[in-house]
Amino acid sequence: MPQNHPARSHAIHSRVRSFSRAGGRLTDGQARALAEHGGRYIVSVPRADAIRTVAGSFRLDPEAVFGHPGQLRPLVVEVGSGGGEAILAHAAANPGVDHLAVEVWETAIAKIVRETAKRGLHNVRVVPADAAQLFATALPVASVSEVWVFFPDPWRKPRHRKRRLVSAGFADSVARVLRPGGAWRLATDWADYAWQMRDVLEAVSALPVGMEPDMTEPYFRYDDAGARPELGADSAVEGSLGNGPDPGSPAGARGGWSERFTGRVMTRFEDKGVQAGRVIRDLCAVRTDMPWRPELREPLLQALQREGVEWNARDGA
Ligand SMILES: C[S@@+](CC[C@H](N)C(=O)[O-])C[C@H]1O[C@@H](n2cnc3c(N)ncnc32)[C@H](O)[C@@H]1O
Repeated sequence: MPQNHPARSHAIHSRVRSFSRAGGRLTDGQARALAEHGGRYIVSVPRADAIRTVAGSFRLDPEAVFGHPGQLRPLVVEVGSGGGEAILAHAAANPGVDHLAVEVWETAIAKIVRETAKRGLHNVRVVPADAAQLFATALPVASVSEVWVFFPDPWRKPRHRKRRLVSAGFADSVARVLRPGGAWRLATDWADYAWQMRDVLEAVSALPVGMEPDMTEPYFRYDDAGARPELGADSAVEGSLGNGPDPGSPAGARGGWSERFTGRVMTRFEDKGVQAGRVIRDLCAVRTDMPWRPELREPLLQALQREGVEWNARDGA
């Protein structure tokens, strides 16, 4: 295991926000949806100070939020769900899986609430909060089966890059909340952000909890890059963030992109990227350490079996 992993703090000190707006003008339909259904679908979050902040003392109990205390179910948490296309489609197709949509933008929150109510989904809740804070302190340790970050705001200008959500600090928080065997899935249409994500995923291998970029998918090595131009191989060198040409790991197992996650439907933002001719890149890392296997994983799988939930153990347990 690589040494010198810097100690990082989860404390909420200086706040760098990955979003520029949390408000937004609601349509009459959206306002009505919030008034009628917000109480059922929106998780109430005590604030630290400003809008979308999370009080350091707040603990979100997923089983209570979904109304099945004592019953462990798979839990997908999507960060920045936007209009909710991806999470709503997955929730409809997987009724035994709980889904939390974490969003800051009021209009998007209202859209997800409206659609959840319209489709009668019992397994979706919306958390109106800055995911960076929610993941750092409020979500329980080892509680989440999958974390999704699809098409996060790209913050393209170099002086804004520090506002990108996918960073070393956020990776710490994701590792904290993932169950053993749980997966962190990402996608972006911005080449430069894809390389930043790749670097972050490479670095999480050094975390004490043990995360590995997904080795079960056909990753490609950088020296094989010429063979996979459709995966963005043409930008392999120039996109590598300050690390120079990256030869990949000696085993060829780490780094690179994952296959498109089959549970990820096309969203408005992905479509915009495709229309603009940008390459879509998926990435995935899996929490690989299993110290809790006897205490956590087996009961989890048994509970899932009892529930009759079809959930691939590698993907979701
Ligand atoms: C570019 S949109 C992508 C939406 C969706 N994932 C998709 O693929 O269509 C990014 C979303 O992330 C939300 N967002 C940005 N930073 C966030 C944060 N720290 N916590 C929660 N949501 C955030 C924004 O409000 C926005 O809706």
